[in-house]
Amino acid sequence: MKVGIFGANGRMGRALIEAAHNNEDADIAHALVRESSSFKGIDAGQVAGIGNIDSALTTIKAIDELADVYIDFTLPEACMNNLAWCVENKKPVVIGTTGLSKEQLAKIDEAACQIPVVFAANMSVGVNLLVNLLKTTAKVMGQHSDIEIWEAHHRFKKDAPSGTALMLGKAIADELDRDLDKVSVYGREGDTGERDRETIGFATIRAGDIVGEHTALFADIGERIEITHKASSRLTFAKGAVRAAIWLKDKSTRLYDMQDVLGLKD
Ligand SMILES: NC(=O)C1=CN([C@@H]2O[C@H](COP(=O)(O)OP(=O)(O)OC[C@H]3O[C@@H](n4cnc5c(N)ncnc54)[C@H](OP(=O)(O)O)[C@@H]3O)[C@@H](O)[C@H]2O)C=CC1
Ligand SMILES: O=C(O)C1=N[C@H](C(=O)O)C[C@H](O)C1
Repeated sequence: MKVGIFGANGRMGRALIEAAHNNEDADIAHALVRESSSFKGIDAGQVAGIGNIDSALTTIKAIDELADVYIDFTLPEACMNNLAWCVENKKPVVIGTTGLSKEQLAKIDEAACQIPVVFAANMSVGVNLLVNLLKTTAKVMGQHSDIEIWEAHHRFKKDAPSGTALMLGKAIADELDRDLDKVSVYGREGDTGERDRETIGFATIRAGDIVGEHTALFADIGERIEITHKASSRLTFAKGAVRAAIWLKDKSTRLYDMQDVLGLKD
């Protein structure tokens, strides 16, 4: 499977180069940077810190033969442009970009009527297993507990709460027949009053080089459960994304998520 990587000079872009290069079922067709990028022409392996791999960072305008599947871990504006390009060229795409608005999420839904798309705020096996554990916990304890989700990421992260935290919150809210838009509380300050049992609270930490940590708390009177996932390397997300790209190559047009890729759906 020939893969094209958007945003190849980014933190995730570099991890994707390494993950794709080390996966025997994937070949890097092109690692893409923006037209004005000073990284243009540099070997992708050098940028990823894995030594020369004979594939210079290039731009969308400079490529002739297209890849089988594309992967996008960029920022919302670039992600939308890349998605439109994939639709125009009828190419499947794996999207890991977070911080998308409701309108941008709707564009992904629209695109998935024309090309196969995997979209997931977290491509790690552990977090996708966590979703299932949280659904079970919500079923058993959710109606009686106070539910809070907190997440910690590196100082460079631009969106909050993380896409993963929102995804976990949505999974819990769906299980409890609650509308996340109505029950979410993003941070508290001042005279907040007593906690409303129906709410799902979110708290965000941004510090140093934390790769990504998420905890969901279900607290009743007398006991509580805390379930935590900690990522210690971006390679875990990148390997998941490459796995998703290989899986997506021959799939039919539709929107998939990482639970589909990993076969974790009931
Ligand atoms: N789903 C998952 O499992 C994971 C998702 N993420 C998400 O992936 C995204 C990227 O994260 P990260 O790699 O840390 O971010 P970086 O800031 O390191 O990388 C962003 C990349 O996007 C490119 N880019 C940004 N804006 C534009 C634009 N307007 N046009 C063209 N290229 C652009 C940047 O290029 P340039 O340098 O030229 O600006 C860079 O290559 C985030 O949304 C993050 O939350 C991260 C980890 C895991
Ligand atoms: O920006 C990051 O780094 C990460 N972003 C994703 C998110 O917003 O959930 C996934 C991961 O935790 C790392």
